[in-house]
Amino acid sequence: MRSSRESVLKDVQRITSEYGFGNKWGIKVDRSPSYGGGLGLFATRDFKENEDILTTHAYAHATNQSHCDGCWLSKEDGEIDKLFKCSQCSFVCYCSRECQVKMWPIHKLECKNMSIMLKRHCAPLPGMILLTRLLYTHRANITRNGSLELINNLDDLWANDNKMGKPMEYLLNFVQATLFYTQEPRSTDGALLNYTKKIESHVTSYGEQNIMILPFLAFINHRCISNIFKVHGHSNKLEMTIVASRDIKKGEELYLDYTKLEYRKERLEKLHKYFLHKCLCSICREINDTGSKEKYYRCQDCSCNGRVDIRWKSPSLKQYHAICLKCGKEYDAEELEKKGNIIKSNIKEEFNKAPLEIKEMMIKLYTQHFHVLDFFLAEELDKDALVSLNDVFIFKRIQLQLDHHFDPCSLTSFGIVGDFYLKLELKNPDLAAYVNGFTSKTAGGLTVPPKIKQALSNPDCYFDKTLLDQPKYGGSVVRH
Ligand SMILES: C[S@@+](CC[C@H](N)C(=O)[O-])C[C@H]1O[C@@H](n2cnc3c(N)ncnc32)[C@H](O)[C@@H]1O
Repeated sequence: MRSSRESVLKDVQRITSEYGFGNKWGIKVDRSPSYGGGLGLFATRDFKENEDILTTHAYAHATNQSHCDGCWLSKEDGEIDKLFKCSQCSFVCYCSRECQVKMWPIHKLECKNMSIMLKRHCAPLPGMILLTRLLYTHRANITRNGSLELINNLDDLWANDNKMGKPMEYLLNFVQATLFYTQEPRSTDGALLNYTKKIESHVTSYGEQNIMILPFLAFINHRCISNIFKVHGHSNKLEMTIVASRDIKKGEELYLDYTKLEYRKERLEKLHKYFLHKCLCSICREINDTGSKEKYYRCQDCSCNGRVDIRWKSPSLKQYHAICLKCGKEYDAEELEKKGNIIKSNIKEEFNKAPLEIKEMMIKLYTQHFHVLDFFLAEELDKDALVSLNDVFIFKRIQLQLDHHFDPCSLTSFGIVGDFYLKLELKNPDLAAYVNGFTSKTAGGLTVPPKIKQALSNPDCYFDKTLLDQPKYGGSVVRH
C-alpha cells in the first residue's frame, strides 16, 4: 500500500533530486494544479526554444521483431542492415552481439517462457513482455539511479482520480494472460496488477509495438498545445531527450502533446482510447464546458436506447437539462436524477443479500434504466455474480471491453473476450451472433477471432473444455 500522497511527492522529489533535478537538470516534480492534484514536471529555470531540457533512458521496454531489443533501431526503417534472433527462444532480435549481451541479464529470465509460448503458436504481446520485465527487475531489485524506486512510487492513477478509461476487468484479464505467459504462480497477480496500472498510466510508445517506461519523464502531463517535444537518441532509441518547443519561463509546467494529432476530435479520441483519460487541459476545459454530469441514463420513452446525459441547458445560468445524445429527447433533469438515485440505492442495498434469481431480476431492472456505460455502478455490485448471472449482462461486459479494447484478435482480447464468447455461444446463439456482428465491425470483418479457434483445437488449450458442459459456467479460463 502506498503512503499518503504528500509523502509520495516527498519520496519522488528526493529520488529525482539525487538524479540531478533542480541543479544539473533545471526541472522539478511537483503538484500540478490542473488535473485534480496529480504530479507534473516544472521548469526551475528559463529555457530557450529548441534547448534540450532532460535526457534519460528507458528503465524497461519491449519491442517487436523488426527492432533490435537492445537499442530499438529498426531494419524496416533502414537504421540497421540485419537482425539476428536469440538462438534459444527464436523470438527477440538483436542488431549486434553487444546489444545481446546488454540484454542478457533480463532476457535470460524470460527466454524459456517465450519458447513455450511460441510452441503454442502465440507470441507474447509487448505489453506482457514489459510487464514481466518490470516484475523481474523488481524481484532482482535492479535499480539504476533510483529509477526502480521511482517506478514503485509512480501513481497508478487508477485508485485516485481516473474515472475514465478501461474497466478493471481489462486489467485483470491482461494480468491473467501474462500469468499464462510467464507460468508464474497465481499469487504474483497482485504485483502484476500493480505494474499493469502503472504501465497504463505511464507508458511511452513509439508506433504500436514499441513501448517503454521512462520513469523520469513519467510526470509530464498532456496539454493540447504543448511547450516541449521528445526526440529519440540517434544510436539508441531507448534514450529520450525532451526539448523546449518555445521559450519556457522558470516555474512553468512542462506539457507534451501525447497524441501529436492536429485535430481536436482525433486527439480526444486517442487520449480516451490509449491514454485512458478525458482531456482536462486548460484548452479543452475552456472549449468543453458543457457542465455534463455524465449520468448516462437510458432513453426511456422511445426505442432509440440512447444515452441520456445531464448537462447545461444554459451555461450562463448554469441550468441543467437531461438530453438523449441519440434522439435529442429532453427530460426533466431533476426528476430523472431523483428517480435514478432511488433505483440505484435500492439495487445497491438489496443486491448483495439477494438470492441468485432475484439478483438476475435486479440486473434486468438495472439495465432497463441505465446505459451500459454506467459501469461504475455495476462495479459496486458483486462482479463475480454478474459474470455468471445472465446473458444480457455478459453481453454488456463484452461490449464494454470491446469498446475499450480495439483489437479482438490480439492475444489479450483472446484472454479477455474468449471466455465470454464460449459462454454466449453455449447459452444463447442469437446473442452470440449479435456479439459477432459487433466484433466484425470493430475487427474489420472478422467474426470469431482466429486465435480463439486455434486455441480451442490446440491440445494445450487455454480453456478447460470439460467445464463447457456445465450450464452454470459455460466454460472457464484455466492455466496449464
Ligand atoms: C504520464 S502521467 C502524468 C503524470 C501524472 N499527472 C501523475 O500524477 O503521475 C499521465 C496521466 O496523467 C493524467 N493526465 C495527464 N494529462 C492530462 C490531461 N490533459 N487531462 C487529464 N488527465 C491528464 C492522466 O491521468 C494520465 O493517465
